[in-house]
Amino acid sequence: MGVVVEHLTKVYGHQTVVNNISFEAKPGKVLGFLGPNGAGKSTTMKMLTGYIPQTSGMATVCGFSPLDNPLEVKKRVGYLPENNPLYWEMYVKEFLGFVAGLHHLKNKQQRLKEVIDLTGIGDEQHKKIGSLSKGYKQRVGLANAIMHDPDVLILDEPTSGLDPNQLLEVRNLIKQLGETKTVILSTHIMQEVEAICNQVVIINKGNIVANDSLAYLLAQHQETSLEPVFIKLTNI
Ligand SMILES: Nc1ncnc2c1ncn2[C@@H]1O[C@H](COP(=O)(O)OP(=O)(O)OP(=O)(O)O)[C@@H](O)[C@H]1O
Repeated sequence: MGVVVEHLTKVYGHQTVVNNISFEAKPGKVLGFLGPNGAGKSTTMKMLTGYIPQTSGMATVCGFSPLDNPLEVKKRVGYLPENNPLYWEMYVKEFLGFVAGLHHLKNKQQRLKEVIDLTGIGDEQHKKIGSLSKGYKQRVGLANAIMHDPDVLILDEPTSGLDPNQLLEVRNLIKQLGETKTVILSTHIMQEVEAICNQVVIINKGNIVANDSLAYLLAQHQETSLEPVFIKLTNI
């Protein structure tokens, strides 16, 4: 069922940071959610995951409203927030075991192993989270997000701080997850969008300025890469 956003708006004081946006993210696709700094990406993601309420408009995640049914939404969504807040004093495996416990997983040990393998953190699992490199902290954040095998993944800059090798691995993982799940991914890396996203939504100053397939967007603007399209649409 994916994610449906209709006329979603967030106002802080006198500033409309998300202005009447509508789009749909479908299962089996990765939607790149792009925009300059301060465009409203993280705010939108926080509304979709039920972390903050919208001012008006609505969103549904697998048919449930984050505002009215936050628990149903949290069961179905894996969220990697911006800045990836983690418990730095906990050990990786201990933390992920705690996460598996929160989700009341039946096959906890098996799933723990699967997720550790999938995110490539086997060698780091006995370290304290605070002692990990930035890239490995991102992987732990991703492991946290996918633990309960959610239908929808909302990933706020999941590859920030990764070296080129890790970048490739994490991108491949997201691409693989996107084959069956609904993925909404924010990033400032245009090559990443070209590598893994089918659909592109660009937001600028709270307004949607593009919502198309990557191929259509490039053809429409007669470009072969996304960067000039992004600049054209957001440097206003
Ligand atoms: N709690 C808040 N109170 C007031 N203003 C806020 C709050 N949270 C966000 N904003 C404002 O909303 C706007 C959008 O912020 P948001 O974090 O959603 O942008 P973003 O597109 O994720 O940016 P970036 O790419 O820099 O992460 C900014 O102007 C920000 O200052």
